Amino acid sequence: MAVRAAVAGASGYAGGELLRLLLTHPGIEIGALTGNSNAGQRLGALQPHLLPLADRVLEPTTPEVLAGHDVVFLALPHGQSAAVAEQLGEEVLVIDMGADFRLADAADWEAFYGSPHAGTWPYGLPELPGARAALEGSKRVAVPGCYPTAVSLALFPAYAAGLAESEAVIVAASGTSGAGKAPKPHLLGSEVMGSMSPYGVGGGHRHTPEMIQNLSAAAGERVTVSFTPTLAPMPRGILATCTAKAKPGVTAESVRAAYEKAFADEPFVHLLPEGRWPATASVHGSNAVQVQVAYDTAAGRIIAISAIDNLTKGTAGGAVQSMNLALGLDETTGLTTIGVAP
Ligand SMILES: NC(=O)C1=CN([C@@H]2O[C@H](COP(=O)(O)OP(=O)(O)OC[C@H]3O[C@@H](n4cnc5c(N)ncnc54)[C@H](OP(=O)(O)O)[C@@H]3O)[C@@H](O)[C@H]2O)C=CC1
Ligand SMILES: CC(=O)N[C@@H](CCC(=O)OP(=O)(O)O)C(=O)O
Repeated sequence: MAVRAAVAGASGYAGGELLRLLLTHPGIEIGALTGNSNAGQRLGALQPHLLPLADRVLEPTTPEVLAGHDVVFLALPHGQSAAVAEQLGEEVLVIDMGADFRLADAADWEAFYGSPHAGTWPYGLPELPGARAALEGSKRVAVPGCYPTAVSLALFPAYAAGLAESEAVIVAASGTSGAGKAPKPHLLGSEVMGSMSPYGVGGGHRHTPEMIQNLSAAAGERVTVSFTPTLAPMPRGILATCTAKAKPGVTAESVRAAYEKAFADEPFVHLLPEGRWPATASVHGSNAVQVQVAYDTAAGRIIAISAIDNLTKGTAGGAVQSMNLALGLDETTGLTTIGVAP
């Protein structure tokens, strides 16, 4: 029998990408679709690429509308998920694509999000050590942020293998859909086209504590992170360039071996052949992650680079991957590693 799934935030970018994936997922029947300011609108007017759902009308995001489903996805702004989630039964699988339940440390949450901490759910990045066991059969999943997905997958093998010192420096470029669909002056086409610009510089980006959480868990000690995000003139994609000083005795061979071991059985993470480098265009619309690693002997640093589609592996694809694990389905069901090019 098909699993019935509701999507709250169906008018947004994350909700739209999720629906694109759920439409071809063989085990899912799409139930209620909700919005906020767009409640009452036809989905076809807001997400014209989702043709089979064009005549569906968005309902308001209320417990009554979301009741009666096996799975509820919350693709809502930060701070909106917790209140909705607490009105859903414990037997329902709730997958939060926002940030509300990602962080374990309440002080970190309050410092970066400025509101009371709602709690911590199993973290939906199955490739991290120990993550799959926590997701299998779970009724709650916190989908990671898009930058932490790219960065954690690029660097955790170096930390898990004890190869890197506990200070990471990360510069990552994101496409504009990462900022959501709500209009913002700095995202006007004329501001973004033909230009790249940094933002959240100096340790203030809210994804910093999430990266620290993931890398510290892999390292078994606290890892500090200097993270600089940049906005790139493209609709989708993240390219994360991550470096860390190598520990004494590390060689190019030991670095390569650690990454080969970490990703040998991963269905979505592709460690590229030596000499080839990740590109956002190669993962457009797919749940694949491209990773490459090098050892800069002159600088004594490990350089790990990853590319993801922020809307697919970075949110909606990651959500479906974790849903599959939570429901006991094959982890890859309804997901593709085949991109769209050029
Ligand atoms: N974009 C991305 O790359 C990623 C996004 N995410 C997360 O996914 C979530 C959604 O992001 P995204 O889709 O980009 O954002 P959008 O701004 O594109 O969409 C937001 C959605 O939430 C709805 N909404 C807004 N306010 C409320 C409210 N008060 N109550 C209920 N619903 C509300 C909107 O409805 P309406 O349009 O009807 O007003 C819309 O459907 C966020 O938490 C984001 O952090 C995570 C990883 C990556
Ligand atoms: C380009 C851009 O603005 N990106 C967003 C990241 C969005 C994201 O995926 O993160 P959350 O799920 O935590 O919102 C930002 O930097 O805030």
